[in-house]
Amino acid sequence: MLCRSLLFVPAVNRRALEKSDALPADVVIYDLEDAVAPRAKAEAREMLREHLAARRFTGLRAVRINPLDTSEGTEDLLMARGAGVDAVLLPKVEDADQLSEAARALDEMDAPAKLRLWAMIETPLGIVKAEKIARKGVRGRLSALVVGPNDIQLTTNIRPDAERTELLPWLMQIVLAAKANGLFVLDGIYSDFRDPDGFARECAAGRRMGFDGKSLIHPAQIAPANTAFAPSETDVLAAQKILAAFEHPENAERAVIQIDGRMIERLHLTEARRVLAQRDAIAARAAATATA
Ligand SMILES: CC(C)(COP(=O)(O)OP(=O)(O)OC[C@H]1O[C@@H](n2cnc3c(N)ncnc32)[C@H](O)[C@@H]1OP(=O)(O)O)[C@@H](O)C(=O)NCCC(=O)NCCSC(=O)C[C@H](O)C(=O)O
Ligand SMILES: [Mg+2]
Repeated sequence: MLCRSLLFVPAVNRRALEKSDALPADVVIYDLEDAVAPRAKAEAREMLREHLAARRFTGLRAVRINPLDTSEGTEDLLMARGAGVDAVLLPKVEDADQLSEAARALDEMDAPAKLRLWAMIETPLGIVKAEKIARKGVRGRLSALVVGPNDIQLTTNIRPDAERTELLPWLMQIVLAAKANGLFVLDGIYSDFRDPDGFARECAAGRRMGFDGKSLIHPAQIAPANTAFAPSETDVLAAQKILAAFEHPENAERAVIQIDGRMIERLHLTEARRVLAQRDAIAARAAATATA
């Protein structure tokens, strides 16, 4: 799954909905939760239903629904299932039972198996239980964890510095919970959308921490996130070298070789194949955006 950039689009904002169709984000998350005022929930859902029916966006489509223990949440889930989106993002997940309940509801709606659940981890309890949520959720439809820094800040009163120093242990706990269970893990938003340097620094840090991509709030954040979470030219060249080296007959039986003075094991071959597959997926995404 290509998920370098996940753009939140308020479902109640017609202009943003229309604009999002041609944007080069890998994923659009249509938001029915925090970006929509309580009195506008039904209107937003109807606007989104209509918008999704046209199927113009060529990347992955996700809908962030309201919590399932509200009547809005159930209506949102029904709409998302009917619209044939790729994923439903559940907000403020604090317990694996919330995922079982959502998966059961989707099964009862005869939703296809490819409709995945993504879970936002954005409260103290969600962070503490992230591994359990991931482990149990993966038995159902769960395929990604998404960090929610604004709610983390609200619910913990943490005041992280620009490098997110104080948040790092919690972020790494979420990354580890996802990795231990084969899930994608997606970094949170950067609210200061007119600060490209700070955003680029946070993307680079997210990449180093093992995140697969970053949640975004503004179109200007898409290109830098796509670059930060893609393999660099150097990564691609190194991957090609590793592939070529292990294909050489003299290395056919070798578990360990050296390239340019560096020890390379067969596990690096797996990583090299992953890099080249990601490069190909990125090229396909760019072609789809260009012809949209
Ligand atoms: C933050 C914004 C309100 C800023 O909007 P605006 O003032 O309109 O910005 P610009 O004038 O710079 O916009 C330029 C054009 O781009 C379009 N635009 C802006 N944002 C988006 C978007 N997200 N998707 C699609 N298009 C967008 C504008 O319409 C302008 O278009 P044009 O008229 O053609 O020039 C706004 O960016 C925004 O609403 N962002 C999303 C906010 C959101 O969804 N928030 C909820 C999700 S994040 C969250 O919940 C956090 C998490 O849960 C946590 O706990 O951390
Ligand atoms: Mg939130």
